[in-house]
Amino acid sequence: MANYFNTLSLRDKLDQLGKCRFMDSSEFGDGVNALIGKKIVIVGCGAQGLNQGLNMRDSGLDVSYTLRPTAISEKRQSFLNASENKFKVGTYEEMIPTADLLINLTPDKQHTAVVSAVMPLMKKGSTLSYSHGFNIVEEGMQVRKDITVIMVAPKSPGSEVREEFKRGFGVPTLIAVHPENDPEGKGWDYAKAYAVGTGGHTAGVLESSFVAEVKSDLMGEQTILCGLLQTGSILCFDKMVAEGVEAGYASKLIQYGWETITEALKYGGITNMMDRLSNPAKIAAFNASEELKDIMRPLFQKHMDDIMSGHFSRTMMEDWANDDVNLLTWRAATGETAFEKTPAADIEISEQEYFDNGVLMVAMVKAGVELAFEAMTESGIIDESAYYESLHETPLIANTIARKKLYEMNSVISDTAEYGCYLFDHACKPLIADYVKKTANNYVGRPFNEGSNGVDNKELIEVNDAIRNHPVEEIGEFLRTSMTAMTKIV
Ligand SMILES: NC(=O)C1=CN([C@@H]2O[C@H](COP(=O)(O)OP(=O)(O)OC[C@H]3O[C@@H](n4cnc5c(N)ncnc54)[C@H](OP(=O)(O)O)[C@@H]3O)[C@@H](O)[C@H]2O)C=CC1
Ligand SMILES: CC(=O)[C@](C)(O)C(=O)O
Ligand SMILES: [Mg+2]
Ligand SMILES: [Mg+2]
Repeated sequence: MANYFNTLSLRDKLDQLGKCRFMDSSEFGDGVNALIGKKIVIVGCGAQGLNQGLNMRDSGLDVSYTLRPTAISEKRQSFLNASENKFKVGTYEEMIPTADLLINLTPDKQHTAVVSAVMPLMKKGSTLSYSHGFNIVEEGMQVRKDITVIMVAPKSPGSEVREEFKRGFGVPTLIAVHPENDPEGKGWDYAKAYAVGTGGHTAGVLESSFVAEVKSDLMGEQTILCGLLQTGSILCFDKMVAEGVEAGYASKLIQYGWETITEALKYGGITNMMDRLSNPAKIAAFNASEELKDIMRPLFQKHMDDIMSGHFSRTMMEDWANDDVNLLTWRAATGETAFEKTPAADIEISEQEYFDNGVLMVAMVKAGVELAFEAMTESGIIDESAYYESLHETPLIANTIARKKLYEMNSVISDTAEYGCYLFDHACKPLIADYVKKTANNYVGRPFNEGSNGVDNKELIEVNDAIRNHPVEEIGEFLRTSMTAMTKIV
């Protein structure tokens, strides 16, 4: 097998990268009907598998699970996830021959082995689905030609796929049909019904491609969504403690600060997040984000380039072949950081205090969202896709940090995302460490301005203009108008 993307002509690469159509809510009028009466079997019951299955069952679909024999015999967590939620669970031989839609929600590193094992058991004319394009695009998996291959990819950690659904909302979702595998022309109907089943249609669905999804997903998760939140957590915590802030306070400010700050982002974009600051703090955060963008821009572009060329995938697959030694080493090292090891103090921090005492964190979020959006759109990814992957998903990742810090984030995201997050963190920490250290001690952990709120009018007008006119704000305003079911969580 070879990297599918690299076999394409430049014309086809750009065509596939550019496949991105925001779907109107009227296109989902048929609801889940295309899958009613169909047997849906999910392989794997982990972060995505369990939560997508719960949503789909709640939406009236017939969902069951198939797990590898050891998961069942050893009653591993995946077996407990499925059985404790009263799903039918069985072996491949028991469940797959009658499945109409087989959803592969196993780790990316296992996809070639899993798809090779399940394909012979799949009945003629059945459908195989993924929630990430890696196996098809980066590994070039070939699927039997009578099998329809689709993708329904939530732009969200598995836990929030469920939490947003329970709130009556959903998460933005990319759907695709593999052009090499749609023999009966039913791929899009199945993908749309599946997206409704998970609740994705309430947040926004893009008619996308396997290529557009995988290249944007890898970029978002490595940089703004997971990498920069990890780097920012560690550096801001160390800065505060070094400057005399009580460690428990510092821990709490970060653990819950990202969630609070980015909730403003989710509702009203970078503009609303910045408007939550006093004018002096807004100008300081703007200037800091511009400086951070200048320092980090080459790193964001390198990640985008390495993802586009396949260099990232080759590097990660070398670690797969080496028993994940890097992933496991970096995971252990993250657990040993002072931030991870310092419990959050049992104190009250008001919602506004997270902004007033978190100017540097706000600056990092602004810099990361804008840089990721810019790097993606400069490389052929369409604005809507880049928005979901950079801005809208950041608060969903921040929700995981609020639960159990970086441990929770790195547990809930995919191993692919976790690996990319560490790669970015290792490069970004030394890049911005000095900058963070040199910022004044009121940029994080202390109120930014105790004094007057006076600012220069001309400067404030220029700053507001720059914030509001970034392209991520323009597309965001349009996409958020369709998110009428979005609910407040902070
Ligand atoms: N995590 C996320 O938030 C997101 C993930 N995705 C994509 O969803 C897919 C699933 O990821 P995720 O939910 O994180 O995965 P998890 O690691 O959370 O779960 C993997 C599941 O697969 C099972 N499994 C592992 N190895 C094998 C194997 N060789 N054969 C059969 N089953 C196996 C595991 O059970 P056991 O080990 O007990 O057998 C577990 O149930 C990936 O393609 C990922 O890129 C997409 C969007 C977001
Ligand atoms: C949660 C999500 O969308 C990620 C980060 O892409 C993943 O876990 O792979
Ligand atoms: Mg993702
Ligand atoms: Mg991912």
